[in-house]
Amino acid sequence: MVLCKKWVLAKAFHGKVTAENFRLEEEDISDKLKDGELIAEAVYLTVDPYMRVGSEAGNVVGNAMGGEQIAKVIVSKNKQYPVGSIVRMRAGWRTHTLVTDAEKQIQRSAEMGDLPLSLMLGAMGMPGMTAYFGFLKICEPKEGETVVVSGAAGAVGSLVGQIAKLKGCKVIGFAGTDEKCDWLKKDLGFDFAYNYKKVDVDTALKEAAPNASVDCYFDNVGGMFTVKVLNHMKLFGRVSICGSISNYNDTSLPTGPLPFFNILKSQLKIEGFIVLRWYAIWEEGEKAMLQWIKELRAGPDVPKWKKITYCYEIVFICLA
Ligand SMILES: NC(=O)C1=CN([C@@H]2O[C@H](COP(=O)(O)OP(=O)(O)OC[C@H]3O[C@@H](n4cnc5c(N)ncnc54)[C@H](OP(=O)(O)O)[C@@H]3O)[C@@H](O)[C@H]2O)C=CC1
Ligand SMILES: CCCCCC(=O)/C=C/[C@H]1[C@H](O)CC(=O)[C@@H]1CCCCCCC(=O)O
Repeated sequence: MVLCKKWVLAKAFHGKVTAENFRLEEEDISDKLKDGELIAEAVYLTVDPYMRVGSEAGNVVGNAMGGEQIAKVIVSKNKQYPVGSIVRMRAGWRTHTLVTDAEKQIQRSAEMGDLPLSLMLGAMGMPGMTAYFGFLKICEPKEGETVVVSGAAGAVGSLVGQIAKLKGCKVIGFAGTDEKCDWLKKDLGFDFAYNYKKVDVDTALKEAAPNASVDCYFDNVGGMFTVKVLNHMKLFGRVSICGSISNYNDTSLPTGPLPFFNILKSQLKIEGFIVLRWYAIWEEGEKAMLQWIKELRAGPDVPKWKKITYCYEIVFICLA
C-alpha cells in the first residue's frame, strides 16, 4: 500500500476562502499494479486563481482539489515511465497518484534539461503559455507601443511585461505593494510600476501614458480598475481579458459603469480567452520561453531588459 494525502473541497466556496473549505484526507493506493500502471509522488503542485471559481473550473465538493502537478514515478509497470521519471499531470492537490491510463493522464512536457522542475508549472507551464499566447495572439504588440499590465507581479503578469519588453514596448505595470513595484522596475525592466492601492489608475496613466496613449492592455484583474484603464486606450487599442481576480470572491455579479460608448468611440478590440484554446500549439510557446530563459542564463552580456526572469517560481505547496 502507498498512503496518499489529499486536500478535498469540503464546502463550496462562497465569498472569501477559509480553512473550512478544505479537508485533509488519506487514501490507500494499492501498489499491486497492472501492466502499464504506475504510482507517482508529488514534487510540486500549483495553487492557481482559477481554482477559486469552484465547480466551473472542475472543483466539486467531495473531490480532491484539481490542478497540475509535477511528480516522480516511485512504482512502475510502465516501460515508458520507469521509476525516477518526472511527469506532469492534472492530478490535483494530492501526494500520490495511481496512474492507470498514462497516455491520458500524463501531459506532454518540454525537455527541461537542468532547469528547475518547478518551471514546468510556471514560465514553461500553464501560466507561461497564458502570457505568451494570451498577449501575443490577442494584443499583437508592435515595437514602440505602450502596454499596460494589471496583476503585473503575478505568475502571468510578470511574464507578459517581460515579453512586452522583448518586443520593444513601453511597459506599465500595476501591483499591490511597493516591494513588488520595485521588483518590476529594477529586476524585470518595466518602465513604470504603480501600487494600485496607493495611486489611482487615472493619475498613474495620465503620467505614464498621457493623452490616452495605451495601445495594449493585458487584464488580469477586471472590475472598476479595468473600466478605468479603457478610458486611456488609444484609437484601435487591443485588450486581452485574461482574468478577473478582483471579482472571484464576489457573491453576486458586479454592476457598475458600462464602458460600451468608450469602446465604440476608441474602436477597441476586446477579447477574452482561456489558454487551452492554443493547447495544440503550446510547443511554439515553450520553445520561445526556453530560448528566452537560455538567453537569461547566457549571463551579464545580455541586456537586462532582454531577459526573462526564471527565478520566479509559481507559488506551490508541498503536502508531504
Ligand atoms: N484565461 C486563462 O486561460 C488564464 C487566466 N488566468 C488568470 O490570470 C490572472 C493571474 O493569474 P496568476 O498570475 O497565475 O496569479 P498569481 O496568483 O500569480 O497572482 C495573482 C495576483 O493578483 C493580485 N490581486 C489579487 N486580488 C486583486 C484585486 N482585487 N485587484 C487587483 N489585483 C489583485 C495579487 O497581487 P497584488 O499584490 O498585486 O494585488 C495576486 O498576487 C488571474 O486572474 C487568473 O485567473 C491565469 C491562467 C490562465
Ligand atoms: C472560469 C474562470 C476562468 C478564470 C480565468 C482563468 O484563470 C482560467 C484558467 C484556466 C487555465 O488555463 C486552466 C484551466 O483549466 C482554467 C480554466 C478553467 C475554467 C474553464 C471554464 C470554461 C467553461 O465553463 O467552459
